[in-house]
Formats: sequence, structure tokens, C-alpha cells
Amino acid sequence: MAHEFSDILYEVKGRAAWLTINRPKVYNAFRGQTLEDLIKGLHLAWNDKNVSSIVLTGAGDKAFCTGGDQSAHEGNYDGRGVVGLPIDELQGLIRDVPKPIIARVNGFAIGGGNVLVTLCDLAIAADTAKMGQVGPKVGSFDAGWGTALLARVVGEKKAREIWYLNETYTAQQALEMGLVNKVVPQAELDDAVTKWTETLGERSPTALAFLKRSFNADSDQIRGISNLALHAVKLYYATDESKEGVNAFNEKRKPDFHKYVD
Ligand SMILES: CC(C)(COP(=O)(O)OP(=O)(O)OC[C@H]1O[C@@H](n2cnc3c(N)ncnc32)[C@H](O)[C@@H]1OP(=O)(O)O)[C@@H](O)C(=O)NCCC(=O)NCCSC(=O)c1cc(O)c2ccccc2c1O
Repeated sequence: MAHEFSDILYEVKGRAAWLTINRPKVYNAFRGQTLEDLIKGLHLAWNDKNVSSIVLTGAGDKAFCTGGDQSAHEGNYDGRGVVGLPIDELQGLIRDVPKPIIARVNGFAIGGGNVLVTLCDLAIAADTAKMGQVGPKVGSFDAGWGTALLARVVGEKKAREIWYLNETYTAQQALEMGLVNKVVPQAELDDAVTKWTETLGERSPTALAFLKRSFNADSDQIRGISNLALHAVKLYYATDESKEGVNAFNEKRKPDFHKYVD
């Protein structure tokens, strides 16, 4: 059965559903509709008995996902939900789908894109991929999954460095800090991902589902911090300080936050 989406591609290959964010002109940044499509696609994959694992990726070779679409961000984003994006629903769903989700990191994974990698069960990166957080540079923050779960994955000092300094890390550095499981040459990315989806297709789905739930149970209180932080971000987005970050990115200049120091 063909499924119509505007912002993603949905394809079942073997026993895996591949969800590809298809907005290469904005480096696969997401707007409200992109998240609606991803949510629908994940539900499709969850309910498809032929699907035993899910691949999340971005179109082209430049970007996996660069987070919220800054051109669709005027105080709030352009969709539904607390900040105009059903981001809490998508992030929760990535954890709730009882099937392993592999991030196929084909390029930049920045901001909310990096949070998606953090949330996925597994991640394989092309050697050309680059990862990082930009929140304090662009007037945003994704606290909860973006911070507390990241700290579990890479360690607290590293997570603080990533969020405070906003450097861009290579795929090899991401591997060393435990943010991705494997790095392969870009030309071998699809083969590496397919090999893992084939292996997962041979494993007991019920055992995998129990394992995923058990890993989740240990960190699920972070969901509460995420929900709380989303409301904090909504208040922050209404400030001139946050708007300076968004405007600076869209105007391709450095932000000037000096006057906001308390
Ligand atoms: C990814 C980059 C580091 C690439 O830099 P580079 O210099 O190589 O290229 P350009 O900057 O010129 O980008 C090329 C091209 O793509 C457009 N683009 C890139 N990212 C975005 C984006 N996110 N939105 C819109 N457009 C984007 C860029 O404008 C260029 O277009 P041209 O037409 O001019 O060619 C660098 O681009 C970068 O740092 N991008 C990320 C910018 C960003 O601000 N991302 C959002 C961060 S905030 C966020 O993601 C976020 C998401 C959430 O879901 C949240 C949920 C809850 C709370 C907070 C959240 C949150 O903060």
C-alpha cells in the first residue's frame, strides 16, 4: 500500500521501515508538518507485522536533520503543540515504539536532529557526518531528552560541553563519546544499516520489545523534565533574547546576547 507524505519518504525494505526526512534544501530541518509525517510513519511501522526495525534518516548526503526549521519560526514554530511543533509526541514515540530504531546519520545532525540521534536505540554514522548542539547560539534549548538523556549517553561533562560551547563534532568523535555505535565510509552506509536491520529481522521481536522497554524504564523520568522544559522554552521563545538568536541565524550573522546578561 502506498502512503502519501509531504515531508518524509516512507519505504519498507525487507523487514525494516525507512523514514527519510525529505527537506534537503533546509538541511532536513523539521517544521510542524515534518513531525506530523514522522509520527504517522512511526505508527505505520509500529502496526506493520512485516516490520521488525525502523531506520530514521535524512535525504541527500548533506544532513541527517538540523532541528527546527528556523525559517518557520516566528516566536513559535508553524504547527500544533506547546512550541508549534508536536516534538514531545515524536520524541516520546521514538521510545514507545517497541521496535529498535536505527539513526542512519548521513550528514549534519544538529540541534533537534542531534536529539533524535540521542533518542534512537542505535546509530550508524557516515564518516562525513557532523554532530552537535546550537541552542545557546540560536536562542533555544531542548532540555530533558536533549540534556539528561544525552548526559547518560556521553557522560555529564561531555554533555555540558556540547550544550554550552556548541562545537561541531566529527563522526569519529561521536563514536568515541558513545553517541553513535559505528562509523563507516559514506559509500558503505546503506550496507551497514541494512546488515543490522537484517540481523534484527532474525531476532525474537518479543525479546527485543522487552529489552527496549527495560532500557526505557530506567530513564523514563526524563520524560517529565522534557515536558516541563517545553513549556519553559515556549516562554523563552517569546523573549527578545531568543528572537535575537533566530534572527541572527536567518540573517547569517553572529547573535549579540550581551545586553541579556543578568
Ligand atoms: C547545519 C549547519 C551547521 C550547516 O552550516 P553550513 O555553514 O555548512 O551551512 P549553512 O548554515 O549555510 O546551511 C545550509 C543551508 O541550510 C539551511 N539550514 C540549515 N539548518 C537549518 C535550519 N535548522 N532551519 C532552516 N534552514 C536551515 C541554511 O539556511 C542554508 O540555506 P541557504 O538557502 O542559505 O543555502 C548550520 O546550518 C546550522 O547550525 N544549522 C542549524 C540551525 C538551527 O538553528 N537549528 C535549530 C536549533 S533549535 C532546535 O532544533 C530545537 C528543536 C526542537 O525540537 C526543540 C524542542 C523543544 C525545545 C527546543 C527545541 C529546539 O531547540
